[in-house]
Amino acid sequence: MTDFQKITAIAFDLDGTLIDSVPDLAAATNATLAELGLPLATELQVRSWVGNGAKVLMTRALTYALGQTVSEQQLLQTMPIFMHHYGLNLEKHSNLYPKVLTTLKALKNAGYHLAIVTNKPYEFTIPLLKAFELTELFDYVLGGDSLAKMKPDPMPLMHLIRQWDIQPEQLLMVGDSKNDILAAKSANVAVIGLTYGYNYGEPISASNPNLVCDDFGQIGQCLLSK
Ligand SMILES: O=C(O)COP(=O)(O)O
Ligand SMILES: [Mg+2]
Repeated sequence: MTDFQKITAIAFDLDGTLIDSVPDLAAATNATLAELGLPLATELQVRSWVGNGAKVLMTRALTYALGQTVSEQQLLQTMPIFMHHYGLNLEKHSNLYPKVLTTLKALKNAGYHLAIVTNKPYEFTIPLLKAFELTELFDYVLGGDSLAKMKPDPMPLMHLIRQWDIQPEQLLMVGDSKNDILAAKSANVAVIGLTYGYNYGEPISASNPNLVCDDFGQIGQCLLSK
C-alpha cells in the first residue's frame, strides 16, 4: 500500500470526484444544442465528453451534433449560450457522492490543508461549492481558467505547492480522470484515482494512480489512520 505519511495537503478534483455533476452538464448541453436547432445528446455521451473544461465539452458536443469539425467562430458563438444555460441550473440534478462531506470534514479537522483543482470554469465552481456547503472546507479553489494552463498540465498543482510552501511529496491529488493522474505525475505528487467518476469510459487503473479507490470514504481511512 502507498505510504501517505508525508501528506499534509490534499487537492481534490470536483466533477466526478466530489459531485456527480453530469446530469446538469447534460441538461445545459442539450439546452444549447436545442437552441441551435441541432440534435440532442444522451447523458452517457455527455459523460464521456466531460474532463477538459467547458470549451472542450462544447467542442465535443458540436462535433457530434454537426457531424464535422467545429470552427473557432462556431465555438465562440456557442459558448455564451452554454454558459447561460449551465449558470441557471448548476446543482438542480447534481449530487454529492456518498461520504464526501463527512470525509472532507474529518480531513479538515485532522489538520490537512484542502484545495479544489478543477477544470470547470471558476465562475461555476464557486456557486457549486456553495450550493453543497463545501466552501468553508477549502483554502484554495482553482478553476480551469484560474491559471494559464489546466490539468493534465501540472501548473495548478505546482501553484498550490508554491502557495502552501510545501514539497511535492507533502501534496496528494484525488481525482476521477486521467487528467488528474497525469497532472499529479508531472508535478511529482502522489495521486488517488476514483473508479466511479468520469474518465472517458476508461478504467482509472489504466493511468496507474498510486492507489485506486471505489468509495470516497476509503480516502479518509487511508489518511486518518496513518
Ligand atoms: O469540467 C470539467 O470538464 C472537468 O472538471 P473536473 O476537473 O472537476 O473533473
Ligand atoms: Mg473530474
